[in-house]
Amino acid sequence: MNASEGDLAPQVRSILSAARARPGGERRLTVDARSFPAAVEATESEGRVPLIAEVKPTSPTTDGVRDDDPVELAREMVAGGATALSVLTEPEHFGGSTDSLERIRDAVDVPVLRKDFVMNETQLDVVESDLILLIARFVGDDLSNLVDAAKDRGFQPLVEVHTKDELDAALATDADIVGINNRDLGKLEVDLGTFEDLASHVPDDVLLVAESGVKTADDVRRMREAGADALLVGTAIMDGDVRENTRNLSSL
Ligand SMILES: O=P(O)(O)OC[C@@H](O)[C@@H](O)c1c[nH]c2ccccc12
Repeated sequence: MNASEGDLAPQVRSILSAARARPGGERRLTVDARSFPAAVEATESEGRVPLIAEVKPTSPTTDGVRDDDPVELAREMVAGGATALSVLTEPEHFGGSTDSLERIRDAVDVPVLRKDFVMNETQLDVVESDLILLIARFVGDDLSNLVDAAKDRGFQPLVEVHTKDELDAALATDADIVGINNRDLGKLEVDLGTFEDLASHVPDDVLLVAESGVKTADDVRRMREAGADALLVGTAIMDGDVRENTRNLSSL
């Protein structure tokens, strides 16, 4: 454990130690990515809200497990108007798998984000995806190198931040897409004010994603007013009819 990990919730510490132990890929991947900025623009031009809908079978902050076929859930999200999909590949705490991601990416034509706790360069080479999450807090000093390594392979890195310092670190890299996570990964608490506080520091040429805690149409409006180009929504879509939920949150 490094010094800052003492502030993390026990579940998150367990996620990180599992992530560090997970092997990387055996050969360097090259990805022909579906453009996320183009997909966002297309949704905007239809007058809808760009949503990244998350296939999240379970999580440390969710009750129960959703064991429907992930490919079916993904298809329903796209039918409901999702601009992109986020697929958890973390196996031990989120019920995800790289196999689900591959099957989902084959089944849909929207960009797919690989949601995992990538800690080093070879872990980029585990499975192809269009976008890949890099969490500033966990990657630390390697952030800029990992952003470059991801872009060199053809991925579109989405750098996730939660504080002003992390945002500054993200903006100092070549990342074009930044996500502000409303959930504090230390305490696992959600506050939509996080996005509102940080969004104004993000230059216009960066594509800005509001992540976590968005449940209602009002929450969507709040994040859009604060400057969100797109929203990443998991729980509120996974809870109930995913097509209906995606449609409701994206058609404001
Ligand atoms: O279920 P929510 O509150 O809509 O959140 C989705 C997504 O933002 C959340 O799953 C998430 C954001 N960053 C993460 C990092 C790892 C795992 C999960 C996440």
